[in-house]
Amino acid sequence: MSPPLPVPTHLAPTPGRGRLQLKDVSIAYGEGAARRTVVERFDLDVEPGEFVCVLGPSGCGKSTVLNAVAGFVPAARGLLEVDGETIQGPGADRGMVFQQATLFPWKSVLENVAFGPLMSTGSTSTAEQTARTFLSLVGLAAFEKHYPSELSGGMQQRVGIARALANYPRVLLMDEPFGALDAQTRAMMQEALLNIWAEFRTTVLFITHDIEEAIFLGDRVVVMSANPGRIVADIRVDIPRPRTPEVQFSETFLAIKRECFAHIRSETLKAFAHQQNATALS
Ligand SMILES: Nc1ncnc2c1ncn2[C@@H]1O[C@H](COP(=O)(O)OP(=O)(O)OP(=O)(O)O)[C@@H](O)[C@H]1O
Repeated sequence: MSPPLPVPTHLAPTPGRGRLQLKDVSIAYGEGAARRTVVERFDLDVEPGEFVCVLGPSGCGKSTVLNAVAGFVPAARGLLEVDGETIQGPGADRGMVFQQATLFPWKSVLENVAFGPLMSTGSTSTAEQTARTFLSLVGLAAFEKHYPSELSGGMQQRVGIARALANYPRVLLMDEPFGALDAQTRAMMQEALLNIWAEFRTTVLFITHDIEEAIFLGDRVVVMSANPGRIVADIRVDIPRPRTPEVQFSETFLAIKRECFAHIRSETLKAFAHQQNATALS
């Protein structure tokens, strides 16, 4: 993978922007008797440019929180804000990267990345120039004429990241973006993402099941409980950057891993017990 190019200064994000705040947020699904609160009294404050990873047992509400920040799911109560502005629906200030790269299969790599800028500027040449900058950033400049089906899963995810960044989001939302990749590609992608993030210091909220991934990437690791989803631990990752894969053998990394593991195990056991009780009662 070629090293990413620096972001031209005129494209660099505005320092101090991208503060994400969730205050006393509760989210419920269903209506009437079937209504169920999935996330409750959720408070999170993410500094501009901070990289926060969210861990938690399956079904605890990680994607629900991310989808609420994206504006896809309304909160039943509480406040969600980016830079003090209330989130009222989807917006270009928040970019989203999913587990499966949701690229337009009929468009080339360049057209996929240029799509957002074209919508916002109406200028094909400006949009393509922007797209080329971000394709360089993810090391895929040479593949601009390819179609998604001609790329590997990891390359498709890099295009997805370029596409999200090409809208200059204040906050990048990533829902297990590397979950479908093999271990080697995943490790490469984690390093690539840190390189991209070092250049393009946008705020990142990153959902993962993988404790090591969360610690390797994050400034903070937030651990959620299930039933309902709440924050049970907010752990600062005091490992200097730039980080290389070797940091995973450091004392600090292992200590944080132990702490995360204990929280996740305890929350997963509680979630299993809850599911068994629900099954027994039904
Ligand atoms: N659209 C929906 N309608 C009803 N219930 C939903 C909906 N989306 C999610 N849920 C429920 O909300 C709970 C939280 O789901 P969510 O996908 O947010 O959890 P998660 O922590 O991201 O799970 P996983 O780690 O398995 O992806 C689950 O019990 C799920 O079944």
